[in-house]
Amino acid sequence: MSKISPLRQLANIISESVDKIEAEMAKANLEYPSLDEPFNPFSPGEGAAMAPTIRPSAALIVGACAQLSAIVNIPALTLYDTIGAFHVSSGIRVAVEGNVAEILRGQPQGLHVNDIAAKNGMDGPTLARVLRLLATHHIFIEVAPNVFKNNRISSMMDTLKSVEEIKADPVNKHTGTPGVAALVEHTSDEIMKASAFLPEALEKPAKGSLDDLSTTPFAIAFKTQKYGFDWFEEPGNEFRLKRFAAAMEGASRVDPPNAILSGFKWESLGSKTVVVDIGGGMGHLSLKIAQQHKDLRFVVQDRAPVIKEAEGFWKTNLPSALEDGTVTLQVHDFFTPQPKADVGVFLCRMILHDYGKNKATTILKHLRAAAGSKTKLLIVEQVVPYACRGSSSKFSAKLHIEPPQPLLANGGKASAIAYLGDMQMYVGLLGEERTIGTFEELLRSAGWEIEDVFPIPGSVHSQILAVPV
Ligand SMILES: C[S@@+](CC[C@H](N)C(=O)[O-])C[C@H]1O[C@@H](n2cnc3c(N)ncnc32)[C@H](O)[C@@H]1O
Repeated sequence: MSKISPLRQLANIISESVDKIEAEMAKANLEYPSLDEPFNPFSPGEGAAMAPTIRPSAALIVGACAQLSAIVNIPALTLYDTIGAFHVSSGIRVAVEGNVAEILRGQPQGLHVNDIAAKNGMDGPTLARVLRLLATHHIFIEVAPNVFKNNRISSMMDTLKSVEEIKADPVNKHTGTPGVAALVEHTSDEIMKASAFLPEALEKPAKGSLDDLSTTPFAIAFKTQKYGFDWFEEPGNEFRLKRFAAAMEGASRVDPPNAILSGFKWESLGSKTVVVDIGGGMGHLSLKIAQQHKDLRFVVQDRAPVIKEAEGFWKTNLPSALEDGTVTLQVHDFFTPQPKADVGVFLCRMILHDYGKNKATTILKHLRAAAGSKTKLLIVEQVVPYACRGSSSKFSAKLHIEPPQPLLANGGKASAIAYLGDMQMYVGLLGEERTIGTFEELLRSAGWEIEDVFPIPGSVHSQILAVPV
């Protein structure tokens, strides 16, 4: 029997996955959403496209198509196409800052670029070239020469405000919006500029500390020693501060609403067990758990300004919790020793990825010092898969289902967002989205060991349950 070529294997993966998707959509009497129409979050087709019965097949198609292209394309073209992708990123920033998605909203026939330019003040002929570059990447459609319309992807950049509203209050362009446009703008502005200095940062690593923020690509690009809110709070950065806040809020909504209730069995904890929510923000996770598991007790720790806001949050959402001691709001810096003893669970969601190894170890050591022999540590973070098969971690198989050969072990392009996110954390903060191997090492160095892991369906985050050693 002749061997099946990788080309044919990948083509078969695509073909079989399309069959599965079409069968699922047919069962629901729906069609897969069209790329040519604006995104409508309320359409039954979009709902069905997000179903767990569809997403794995869709991921196989994304990975297989990219791998097939990499095989058949001329290698130099693939290389140039990839290196030139920064023009696409800049083009996206042009479109989002020029409010093009908003201008094209409700224009199913499209608009001539001169009409778009008349509304956003940009140079029409150059804007046409930028939009054509994006249309070639399936972002906007050129329906006739120099006439463009929104499609399923470009419409995601719509803030849902009118252009007049945005122009009347440009500093608040992203305030109260879904946050996608804010995240796209922030990434194509601060993060893209910072990323241009990734090689310089790697070539000149900090002498004393791995966590010296003055050596980040961001610090080099913006000639600053500050990052995060310190930099965003500088005079002149008012718009960027608000945009960053809107982007972070949008990004924090990526998890399914009850994700924290899946995985770890909160019901396994005894009555009145104390859960300490490290850097818990307002305490939205603790609130979710408290509403479901009424006999647990919570301490939400964060910085002073956040804890002040948190009081209002709890008064609105579960006022009795403050009165009956279900929740305590506590100002605490997680780089200092833990004040709380007798803790059942330290909950640590989206904290460690903000920091490199040294700072993350410091946080974990403070938790370890306060832990009793029965204390558990529940980390909720993205766990990025290796791009190869054969991980030595016993938890890999539970976390990541390997796709069929000849796809990469991580699904290739279908999981690229995890590695882009990792770089995003690095260029600004020297932070890291970690592999299971890096988590094992980090935890061990701070006196913890992983007991179990829980991938959460529909979430980019997984839960890592660790115990003291
Ligand atoms: C990415 S948010 C995560 C919030 C929450 N855990 C969640 O999953 O939604 C990081 C949180 O850490 C808090 N934070 C930052 N530095 C801190 C510090 N040194 N001590 C305590 N909290 C801190 C921030 O105020 C913010 O609420």
